[in-house]
Amino acid sequence: MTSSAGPFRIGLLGHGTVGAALAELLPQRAAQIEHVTGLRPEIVGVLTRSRGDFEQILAASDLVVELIGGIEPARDYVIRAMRAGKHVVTANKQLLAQHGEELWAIARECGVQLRFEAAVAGVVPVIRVLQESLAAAHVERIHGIVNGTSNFILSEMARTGAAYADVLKEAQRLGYAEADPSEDVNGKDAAAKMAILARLAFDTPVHLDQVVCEGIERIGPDDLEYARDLGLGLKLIGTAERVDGGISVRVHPAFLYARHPLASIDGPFNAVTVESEAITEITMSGPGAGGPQTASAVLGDVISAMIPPASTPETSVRLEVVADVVSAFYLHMEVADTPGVLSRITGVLGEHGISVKSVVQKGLGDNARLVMVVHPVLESRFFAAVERIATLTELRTPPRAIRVIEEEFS
Ligand SMILES: NC(=O)C1=CN([C@@H]2O[C@H](COP(=O)(O)OP(=O)(O)OC[C@H]3O[C@@H](n4cnc5c(N)ncnc54)[C@H](OP(=O)(O)O)[C@@H]3O)[C@@H](O)[C@H]2O)C=CC1
Ligand SMILES: N[C@@H](CC=O)C(=O)O
Repeated sequence: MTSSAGPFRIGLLGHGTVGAALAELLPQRAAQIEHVTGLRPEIVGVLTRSRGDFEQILAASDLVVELIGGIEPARDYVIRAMRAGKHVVTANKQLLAQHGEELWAIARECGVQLRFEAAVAGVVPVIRVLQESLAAAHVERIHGIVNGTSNFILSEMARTGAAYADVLKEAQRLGYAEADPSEDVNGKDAAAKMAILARLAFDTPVHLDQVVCEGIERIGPDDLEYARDLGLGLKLIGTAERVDGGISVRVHPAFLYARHPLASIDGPFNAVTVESEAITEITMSGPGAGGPQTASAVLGDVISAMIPPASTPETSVRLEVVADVVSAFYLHMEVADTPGVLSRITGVLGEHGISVKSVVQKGLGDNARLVMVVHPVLESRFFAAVERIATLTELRTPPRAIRVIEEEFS
């Protein structure tokens, strides 16, 4: 859609870490959103403890975004907004884990949308994936790192040896922690998120009180040292799974083997692994906390609420689709075990401006192979070199090339 049908009015409840970030982000994206939806979103009123009037904001809004947190008055405002026929977007996991059934029933009754992508795992789109993409997957188990603050604390303590209290303060400064940070470290925030995930995955009501929960407060430097010595990661893990015809939902610290998909998730990042027989396993990860990141997920929900029921892709810019990119490669060659083979091959690579990062000879005689990794190079240039290498008489079979992704993560 490209023609404008007027403003889409948003009432913003809460102007803290996430609310203020949303108020900053929305004007930056308004033109693009208008292009897609035909409506220009604008914030028509902001409510905090010291400013704004809820009734006035409600009357002026098409949609209400709740970013106050906690149960009351957030619950009351969300209910009043839905009863007034307004869509609601919220990032409030405690509200949903404790009053979700009541709120979803009211949303259904009033024919409005209640969206909550940012309530679980920040910007990781796990809610949408469970509700839409995996709706038919019959999920068996979900494992997740769903609290950014505790993950930040554990990984910073392990990385720098910093004291627990200092890292927690830093997490608060960076806007990761809840207004009451004890919820981050005692597991209650993660428990609320796992209750929501379990509710969606298993299609059954799950209340926060039903989640078995242990936090990270008792983890000490010794535990982290032990994990490091054994090459294990120590994480606060949430699990929701089918067990004996029922379900179990729990949050507790756990050691993970280095190859576990959640072991490498560090800092304020979250990750969720969903397992089912149909899909085997998928893992989604990304920033789980922080104002701008969470605001981005909230805005995604706002846009979804503006486009009922689904959008089709529309062109807003025309970018060139590039075929030739720079990549690093692994190159496997079965070669004759004779003097000068290596220099002939590196000679061809050199002529094409390709630099070798590592080279290993494997096997001898009829089994001799050269395995190389080359530094990133324009793919067309690399393939031209490979074509040339394939013609060398020393090659017993055509060379095999595989791209190497060697991005470094901090
Ligand atoms: N921070 C994060 O990284 C993430 C947060 N969330 C969730 O988003 C929500 C907001 O979090 P966050 O922005 O960090 O919270 P903050 O504590 O930073 O901000 C809360 C805002 O709500 C306002 N507020 C509090 N009580 C009332 C009240 N009684 N009436 C009106 N306004 C009130 C505050 O007003 P005042 O300015 O006057 O204090 C403040 O503007 C929470 O549900 C949180 O769990 C979800 C994902 C990530
Ligand atoms: N305090 C929460 C914020 C996002 O939900 C966290 O650290 O994960």
